[in-house]
Amino acid sequence: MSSNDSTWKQRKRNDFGNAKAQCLGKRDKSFQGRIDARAVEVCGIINERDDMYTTSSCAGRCFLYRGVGIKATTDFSRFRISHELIKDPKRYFDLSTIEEDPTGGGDPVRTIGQYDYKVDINGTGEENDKEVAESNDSETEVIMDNTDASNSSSSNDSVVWLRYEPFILHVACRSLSVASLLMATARPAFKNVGLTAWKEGRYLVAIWGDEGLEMPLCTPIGMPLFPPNDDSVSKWLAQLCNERHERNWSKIQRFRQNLREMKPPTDDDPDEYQLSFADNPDDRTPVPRSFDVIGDIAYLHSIPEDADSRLIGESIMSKNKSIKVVVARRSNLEGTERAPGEEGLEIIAGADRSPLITTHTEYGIKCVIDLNHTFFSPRMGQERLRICQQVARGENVLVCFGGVGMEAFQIAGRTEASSVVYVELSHHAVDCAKRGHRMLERNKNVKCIGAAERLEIIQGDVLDVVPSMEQSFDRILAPRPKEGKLDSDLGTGDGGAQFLKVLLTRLKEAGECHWYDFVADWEYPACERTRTLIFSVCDELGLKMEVLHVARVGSVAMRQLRICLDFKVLRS
Ligand SMILES: C[S@@+](CC[C@H](N)C(=O)[O-])C[C@H]1O[C@@H](n2cnc3c(N)ncnc32)[C@H](O)[C@@H]1O
Repeated sequence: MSSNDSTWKQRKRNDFGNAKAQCLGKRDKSFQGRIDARAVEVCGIINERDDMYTTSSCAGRCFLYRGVGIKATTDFSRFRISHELIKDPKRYFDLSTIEEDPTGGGDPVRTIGQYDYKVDINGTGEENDKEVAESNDSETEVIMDNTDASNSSSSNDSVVWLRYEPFILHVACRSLSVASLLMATARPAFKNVGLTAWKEGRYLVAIWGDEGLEMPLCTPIGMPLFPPNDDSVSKWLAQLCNERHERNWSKIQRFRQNLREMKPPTDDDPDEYQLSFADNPDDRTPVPRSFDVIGDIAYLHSIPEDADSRLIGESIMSKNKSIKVVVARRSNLEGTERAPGEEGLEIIAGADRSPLITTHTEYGIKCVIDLNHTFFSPRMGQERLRICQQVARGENVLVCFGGVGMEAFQIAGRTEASSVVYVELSHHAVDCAKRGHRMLERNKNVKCIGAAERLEIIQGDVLDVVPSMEQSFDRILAPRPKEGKLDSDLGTGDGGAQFLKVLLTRLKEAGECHWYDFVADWEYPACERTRTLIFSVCDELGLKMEVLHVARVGSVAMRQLRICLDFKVLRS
């Protein structure tokens, strides 16, 4: 392969990667503001791969509606959207209470656009401003799918319809062969699979279920088509929806299994310690195949002992004009802080900066990093986006082991969470987080207003701080450190069970937890050890747990992975 060919292929890969990051980083404009819980795993498996990304998804839902039934038209009002089984048919199908009971036992109704710059929540034609957002209460205000029922002008205004929409997924693929592979993987579960759009370097695959249902429940003058007080009718209608839910979910499960067996993702963590040589054959300066770029610092995780480190550093700087310092790690990440320590980094080229502090930008959001004393990995950027995609409107989120704060900043700046609480033990990390918090306040790139106001920074030990909190959370992030007596990977601790016990007492009913753990590559994706740990802690606390997804987040050493197990907790 000529060097021109390889440059062209690399450029195509970068274009696709940039389009993927841009797409996954967009604010979620759906009703829930998040990926449906039952689609999380399918989307997670796809988005872990370098050659695909999901552009939209719905796990399947039923709802009642009035109007033309076409989304994105003003003449369409939806009520009682339910992604789960209908448990109280009498309440759900009582058409006389549609206005005063818009959920009818379905999904909670969310306030749309409360923290969004782009949505005109007042109908004034002006974008939101801070005062508007602050005067709105996410618990009380109800905006149905961003449409106003009173604007409806159709002659069929009063007809209430019942609709079941099955699973639907759109996936962008890097090449035609990747698209074909995905379609072949989906077909055993879903018959409706096709290529809907394509251009060089981007092929859009659509996969949709066939469990549809659409029926009127009353006449144009509002007269019910079924006896309104007949329980057997509402039970029968619920059964129609629930059967579709069950069939649809089992197809998703089958698809998920097939996806797991699809060819594994290309390793995004190449062996960066192998050195290659510069493009110019006369220039024999070795340059690492990959290194991290954190702010304006190039960070080499190690360097061969016999290599000329100054030459390597200068070579990196000569090819990357934005890099001002090159550092090489000379020690392992150790201690509670998972940082190299005062002596652990050697500056091998560039300015003799001390302290080694830099500002890093990830999808427009900034954080401050003290490289000697804090843990930060730019490779976790996509994982942070993955978490943001799961945060629904109005959630209260707890970010434990917050480090320099990037997860907390991304959630506050990119989602419509009502509150984000960050907890971190190390004062070095908290100092960085406080500086990042001030930057968030001034940052014009953040997608959602009031990001800094919705974020609270707390310094302290999770084991002390969390039990003393009165608040409960819809979502808890626990990127726990891999070190010390709490870590069973060292054969001495409890794998973080103490942390988990404390955190789960603060999780609301049906709340979700993102639990980070360390596994050998052969343990993934089953991760039985991690599941057993979570299951036993839940059992001890009298909780039921449901695994939503196991994500491979990165590698910490040869054949050792960092994973995130997303699970849901049920109290009853
Ligand atoms: C692996 S780092 C993760 C940092 C950050 N979440 C990230 O991914 O960039 C773990 C962090 O947990 C903090 N930590 C360790 N033990 C803690 C505890 N008991 N309470 C609060 N924070 C703790 C460490 O200081 C460190 O910043």
